[in-house]
Amino acid sequence: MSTRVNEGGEVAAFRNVSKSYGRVKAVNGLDLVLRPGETVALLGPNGAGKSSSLDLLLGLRDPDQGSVSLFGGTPREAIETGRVGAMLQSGGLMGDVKVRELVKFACAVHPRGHRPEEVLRSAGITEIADRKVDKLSGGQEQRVRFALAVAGANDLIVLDEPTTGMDVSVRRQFWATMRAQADAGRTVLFATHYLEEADSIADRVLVLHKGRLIADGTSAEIKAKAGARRITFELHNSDGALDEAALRTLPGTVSLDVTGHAEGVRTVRIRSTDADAGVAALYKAGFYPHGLEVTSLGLEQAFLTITGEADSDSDLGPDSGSGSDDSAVESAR
Ligand SMILES: Nc1ncnc2c1ncn2[C@@H]1O[C@H](COP(=O)(O)OP(=O)(O)OP(=O)(O)O)[C@@H](O)[C@H]1O
Repeated sequence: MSTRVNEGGEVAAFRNVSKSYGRVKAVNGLDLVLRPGETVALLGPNGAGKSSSLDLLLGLRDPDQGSVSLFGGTPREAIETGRVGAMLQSGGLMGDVKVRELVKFACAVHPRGHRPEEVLRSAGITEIADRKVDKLSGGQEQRVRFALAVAGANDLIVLDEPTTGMDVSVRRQFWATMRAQADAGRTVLFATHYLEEADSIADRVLVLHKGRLIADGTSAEIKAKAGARRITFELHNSDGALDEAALRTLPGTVSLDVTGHAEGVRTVRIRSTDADAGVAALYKAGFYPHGLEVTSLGLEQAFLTITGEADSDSDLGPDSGSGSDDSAVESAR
């Protein structure tokens, strides 16, 4: 069977997709295209719409507005032809069967099924193959779910919080297997709350917030967007008024935090999207920083920053937030 991706090179496309449950808008105007071979992490706070988006992608729910396509056709067609494997949070596994029987069945019904022994091995569950499914630990059950998702030669693998309940070594093994799937040209889309997984595994990170896509880029791009460098230094002998406005207008400044005043020493922390230009301008503006350090912030901090900003934007109403960056400026008084 052909594994051709449709002509536009699109694995999946959301076009202006919205989905509500009663008054809750779970997905709000989502536009998104996934391309072949990408490993994509879907991040977002609880209730951001991650699972709902995956359900729409897999055709488990229909959008109220817009359209979802997989490989240029409907989700149902893609699933029937075995192009998609999924590991979801919901849905129990059959309990009274052995792991091996379940995996054999999944391989047999998949239009491009792999050999069961191979699937057991790649999911790291050969040792528990003769156990009954209802006797497994949470982490072992997750690995069985994963095995079912990769029982055949899929072109897209969709995983909803796949490593929940896995211990550190199993998690590492899981991602190594996933990496091999991506290296074989498969597109992998996974929702996670573990930001370090997104940072180290994904080559593209999507951030959902209240059903909207608020960031889409590499982990490095998202960190840069959020101001992922911290410039820290002390200003000595600054008993008088400090020109905070001058610090705030340094190029790249996203937020400013000034603490301490004892014996004329203040500690200044600046979050910046361009630390090089910020530091150069600091000297040019006549400041004499002591103990200057530039450090990188992680994806977690970037995530908290952009979702926090999106929160304050929506609190202020739809027309607010673009001109003033006061909401992002933390200044200790
Ligand atoms: N079947 C449903 N009926 C009613 N509301 C729902 C239903 N499913 C989801 N929601 C609501 O839609 C919103 C989005 O939920 P969703 O599960 O997609 O978020 P999520 O990002 O996956 O969250 P989490 O990280 O907590 O798993 C939430 O407000 C949730 O309460």
